Amino acid sequence: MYSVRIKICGVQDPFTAEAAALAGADAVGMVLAPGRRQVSPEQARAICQAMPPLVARVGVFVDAPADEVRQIACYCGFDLVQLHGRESPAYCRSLGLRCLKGVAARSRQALEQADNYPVAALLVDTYLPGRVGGTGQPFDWRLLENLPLKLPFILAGGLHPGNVGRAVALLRPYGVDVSSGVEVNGQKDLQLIKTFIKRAKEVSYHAAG
Ligand SMILES: O=C(O)c1ccccc1N[C@@H]1O[C@H](COP(=O)(O)O)[C@@H](O)[C@H]1O
Repeated sequence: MYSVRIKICGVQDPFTAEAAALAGADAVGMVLAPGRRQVSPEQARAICQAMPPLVARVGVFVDAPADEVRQIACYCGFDLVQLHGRESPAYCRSLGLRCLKGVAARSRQALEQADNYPVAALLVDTYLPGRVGGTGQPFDWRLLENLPLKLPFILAGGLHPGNVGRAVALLRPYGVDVSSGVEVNGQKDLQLIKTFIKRAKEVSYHAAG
């Protein structure tokens, strides 16, 4: 029975995290890497503590030292870490944590190579030179069409309530992940979050047959 999993990322406060979880999100992501959505470990810990059970708490890192990732993940209580930089398979293996690996959708070959990572899932995001993530720009989803990946993949990059249904219907991804597409003026919007979740789940239900 196919049911798409939904991650809301770039959350910066406990209220939004709890509201997203109660709206049906399967995971909530917090960005520990430098950027406009960055939260401190203390803020991420407070967000994790505010979340209801059975919703995955994900810390997003970009090329951070392994010891730092381990220490922050333990302090915050992350269920998963998302590695969105140039982290190697050996780095992921050395962490001893459950990982999602961010992968830039540059080519089918790049995605096939990423399929060998020792991680729980790939998070396939838009490739924009000089940017690491959170771009709000979609990529050509045909890159993923009929691509025989062993790892589950989570579709990211420029998703929003108006296109997530088409993406789920086309690719039937293990999950979808959104940051910019549920924001208004750079702030998370609860109505957009609810609509995003509703649209994704609706199409997923019908795609399940
Ligand atoms: O969201 C960010 O600011 C961010 C910063 C550094 C690494 C990853 C980041 N976000 C990830 O990118 C995807 C796609 O973002 P968007 O929906 O296109 O805005 C997001 O879901 C995060 O996993």
